Amino acid sequence: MDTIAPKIDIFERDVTREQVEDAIRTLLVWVGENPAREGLSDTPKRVATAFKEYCAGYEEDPHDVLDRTFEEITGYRDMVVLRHVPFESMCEHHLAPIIGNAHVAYLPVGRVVGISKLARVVDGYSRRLQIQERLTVEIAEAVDNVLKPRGAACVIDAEHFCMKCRGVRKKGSWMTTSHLTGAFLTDDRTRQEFYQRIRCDGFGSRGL
Ligand SMILES: Nc1nc2c(ncn2[C@@H]2O[C@H](COP(=O)(O)OP(=O)(O)OP(=O)(O)O)[C@@H](O)[C@H]2O)c(=O)[nH]1
Ligand SMILES: [Zn+2]
Repeated sequence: MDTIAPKIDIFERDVTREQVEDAIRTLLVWVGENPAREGLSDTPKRVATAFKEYCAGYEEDPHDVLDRTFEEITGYRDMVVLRHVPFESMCEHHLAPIIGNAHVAYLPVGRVVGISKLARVVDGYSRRLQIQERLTVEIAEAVDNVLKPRGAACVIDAEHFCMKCRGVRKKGSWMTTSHLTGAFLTDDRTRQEFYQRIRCDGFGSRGL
């Protein structure tokens, strides 16, 4: 079977802003609008700017923010948990918002990271086109890879607007995903303590 060549080289980075704004104008016509009317005349410009903001994560490597660590921790080796980090992401299938909370944890070995950096990692990966499973894995693996802890964990609760506002139209359904490494995976007590700390027993924690 012949392969159909994509019209746009996905690795091409030299797309102009004008091309993006033209694409938005085309979308406006497609939905039945007049892109020339006053209220919409600046919309392509705004949407182009907004998409750069939604997808700002592509401009950074979240591993970098974990580089600065502190070693004067007088032997602290218990679990560090940052609960309820709110995030906004975008579903790669429909370009619709994914809005939720991430809970991130690790078991430090000899050093800790500034706590805001865990939230920055969540931001760096969520401000991209995502599926929730990949977002969850990327956050936990970044912590695991850079800090080399005894284990890392990420749980995410999120609402998918592609499910809420279109298609199956299910309001109030939340998706929970988790990715665990090291002791979180192999040690039942560690895992239970983590879920207890985020008050999530695997059935969602958004009620906190
Ligand atoms: N597993 C997973 N699925 C997602 C996520 N975001 C969106 N989806 C789903 O991706 C699927 C895409 O399915 P398709 O059948 O290709 O697209 P569709 O016809 O628009 O599907 P509907 O949403 O059921 O109307 C849908 O079931 C979405 O609910 C995510 O983060 N994780
Ligand atoms: Zn979607």
